[in-house]
Amino acid sequence: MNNSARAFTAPGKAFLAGGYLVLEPIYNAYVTALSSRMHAIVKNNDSSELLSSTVTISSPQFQMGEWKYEIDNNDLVKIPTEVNQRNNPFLEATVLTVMSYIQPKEKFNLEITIFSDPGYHSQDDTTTRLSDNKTKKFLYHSKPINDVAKTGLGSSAGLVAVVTTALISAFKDGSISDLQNIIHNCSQIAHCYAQKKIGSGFDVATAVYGSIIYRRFDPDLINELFQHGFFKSQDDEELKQSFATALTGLVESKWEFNSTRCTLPPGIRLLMGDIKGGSETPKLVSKVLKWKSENVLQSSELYKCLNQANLDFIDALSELHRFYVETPATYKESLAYLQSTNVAALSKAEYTLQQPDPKLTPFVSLIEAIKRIRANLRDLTAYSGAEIEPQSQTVLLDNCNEIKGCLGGMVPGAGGYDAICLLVIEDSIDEFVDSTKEDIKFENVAWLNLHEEDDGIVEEQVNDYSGLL
Ligand SMILES: Nc1ncnc2c1ncn2[C@@H]1O[C@H](COP(=O)(O)OP(=O)(O)OP(=O)(O)O)[C@@H](O)[C@H]1O
Ligand SMILES: C[C@@](O)(CCOP(=O)(O)O)CC(=O)O
Repeated sequence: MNNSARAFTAPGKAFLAGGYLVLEPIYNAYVTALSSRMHAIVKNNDSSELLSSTVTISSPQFQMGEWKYEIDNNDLVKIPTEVNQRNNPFLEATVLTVMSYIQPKEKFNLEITIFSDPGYHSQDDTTTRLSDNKTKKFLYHSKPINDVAKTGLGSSAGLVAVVTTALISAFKDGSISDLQNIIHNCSQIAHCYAQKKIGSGFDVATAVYGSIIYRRFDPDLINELFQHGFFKSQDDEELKQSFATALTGLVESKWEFNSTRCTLPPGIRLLMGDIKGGSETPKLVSKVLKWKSENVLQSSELYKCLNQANLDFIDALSELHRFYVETPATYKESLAYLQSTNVAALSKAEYTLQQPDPKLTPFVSLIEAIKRIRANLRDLTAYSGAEIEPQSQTVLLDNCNEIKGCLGGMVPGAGGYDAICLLVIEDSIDEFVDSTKEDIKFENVAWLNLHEEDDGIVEEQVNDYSGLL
């Protein structure tokens, strides 16, 4: 076992394009990794006094945030016992999956401390603590984790990914990049098990790999593992063995999926707004899937148009990268022009009438792609009855377009009343936020203090957490 303490972080996500379509393994989605990250510090303590192996996970920002799992080294595919009967399905599934995979033979005593950056949860009723060297700042809540409102950045995916990394690093040598695929596969399995369903996995993949163009893995990979009686086979040695073999095979195999790294073009910033109110993703998804199965022709036509708009969005972003690399000075001139206009508010006809400079064309392609994504999501809303871009969000996004420097925005992920994501010229961000502050049109939005940080899991300096552990 590895004895020195280590620290890791995994990012939250903003799902900009590809919601719903990404549930099928034929569509690409675009997901941005965020500066809000989930942290885990792992220590391997002396185990000589313990009767059985233990993983103690504490989350000191939340009341009752400690889970202590006892593990039977002779029966590792068994659900671990939480000694105080506290339930955290995501931690339990992670400990179970990693232990079943690693199968450690010797007794151990691991201690993991989790911290989450301020962006993940509501900041009401919190106190702030800084690490000794002031590099880490966390908010401490007065309630247990389940009673604190989330902002929708994928806290469970970040948690599973970073705790998987902490556990695997305690038993296996190698850098993050050596272990990344194993970490990804274990995290997807654990997250599906905890959620009791197999989603597209975009949030887990982003937590592991960072900002990505994502096409999902075949859900049958995990379905087949679950059919092995997933972890239920305590009394049957043969079943346990076949499960362990299937799990190892799956964790160590190369899954077919797309996780091509990407990043927003220079000078363009992501701005995310948390909206008062909220929506339940599973309800929205089931409405869309029901409508889709009952309206095969209409839905395939709409999916085709929405997919084309998503692909145009992805292409426009890579075209902007090319533009910057080939002619950085002209690119910066265009950014400066866009900073002083509200091109996103103009229709294509109005825009063409104004005959602007052709050097703006790649930016206009991006603006137009965002508009078409939104138009298709509004059609999906109308046809399926799932409130994906509801009227109040349409009004809000249109109002954002009226402000100089905004290139457009969308409802992220499953949409609904949870959040909005905007792409804004970087140098306009402060002015943009200021101009919304006293304006009643934006009274329901709280701008989140975050930006894109395109890295997935990274190793951090343990010293940066001293004073907090
Ligand atoms: N800091 C944390 N400490 C301990 N457990 C956590 C922490 N953050 C998240 N969790 C676990 O994850 C659960 C929340 O997961 P859930 O999937 O409901 O939200 P989410 O991943 O933030 O959702 P969304 O995809 O909408 O952002 C919590 O109930 C808790 O079990
Ligand atoms: C609707 C869906 O495509 C995206 C959900 O995104 P979010 O949880 O709203 O960020 C579901 C999924 O991909 O698992």
